[in-house]
Amino acid sequence: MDYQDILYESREGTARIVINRPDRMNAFRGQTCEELIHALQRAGSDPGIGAIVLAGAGDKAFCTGGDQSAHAGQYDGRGTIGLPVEELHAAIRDVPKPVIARVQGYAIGGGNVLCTLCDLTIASERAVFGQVGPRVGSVDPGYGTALLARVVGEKKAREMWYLCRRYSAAEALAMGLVNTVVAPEQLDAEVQKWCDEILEKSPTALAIAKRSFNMDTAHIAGIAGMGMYALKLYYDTEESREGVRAFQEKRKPDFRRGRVQ
Ligand SMILES: CC(C)(COP(=O)(O)OP(=O)(O)OC[C@H]1O[C@@H](n2cnc3c(N)ncnc32)[C@H](O)[C@@H]1OP(=O)(O)O)[C@@H](O)C(=O)NCCC(=O)NCCSC(=O)c1cc(O)c2ccccc2c1O
Repeated sequence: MDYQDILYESREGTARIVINRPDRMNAFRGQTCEELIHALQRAGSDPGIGAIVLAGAGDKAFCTGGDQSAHAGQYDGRGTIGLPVEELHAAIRDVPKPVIARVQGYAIGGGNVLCTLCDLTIASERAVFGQVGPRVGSVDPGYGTALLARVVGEKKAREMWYLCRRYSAAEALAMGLVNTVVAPEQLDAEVQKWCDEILEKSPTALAIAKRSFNMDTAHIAGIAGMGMYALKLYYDTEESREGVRAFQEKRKPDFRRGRVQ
């Protein structure tokens, strides 16, 4: 597959997968999801690869979720809601090798969900995390909510989704959303250090450990599968469309206009 939206590099046992849409703050469209799925599976089946790094190009963002400019009631792509996000999430979970999120700048919306799904997250002091769905007419009814609660606890996960605030790297570390925080100029060296330590370990033991962690939350795939159909119906409503329009028009959404309950 020729990649348009991502970069793929493998060196000394580590695969680096970079979302390469810095002009869109590394937001993903259908094509981006397809390429990420392909790259994750490629790294997963390469016996020379023992660790996978997921990153975003440039210094502004790791990833800001679904590309709102490719979303008018339905994202582009072949998934239930357009984007094949369920398959992308499954690819991160199923690849039998640790996936490390390397986060500089914004990890917002679906970008924060990708971090949540990655086995480990290493952040720059300048990283900013948060969920934005209920502000832009969306929600991740699966790993983005249910797994997040496992990672940061129920109260914090609900706060993140209900209030849509932004959180600093220090706050993310305190709530267990990231593993470590380093100065921006040390980010790559720190990620490399973690990869090197992983590469010294037994690949089979790591694969079994990853499966074992995953099994405990495997039911969330079922929640997501059902939830995507509800989300598809929601995307067709004026309430959801108002969120997308407001983001595109850079104004506050008015979700309550015309509501009867
Ligand atoms: C990221 C921000 C917090 C940055 O805010 P800031 O004020 O610094 O900058 P701007 O807002 O002016 O943005 C600069 C520039 O970037 C464009 N941009 C940013 N994010 C996106 C995006 N996602 N898509 C398209 N474009 C984006 C922005 O329009 C500006 O462009 P200009 O040309 O005007 O300069 C802030 O931008 C922000 O909060 N972004 C929110 C992005 C967003 O709404 N993301 C989608 C959320 S929904 C989602 O991601 C999602 C993910 C999933 O995994 C799902 C899974 C299952 C179901 C549903 C899912 C889902 O909905």
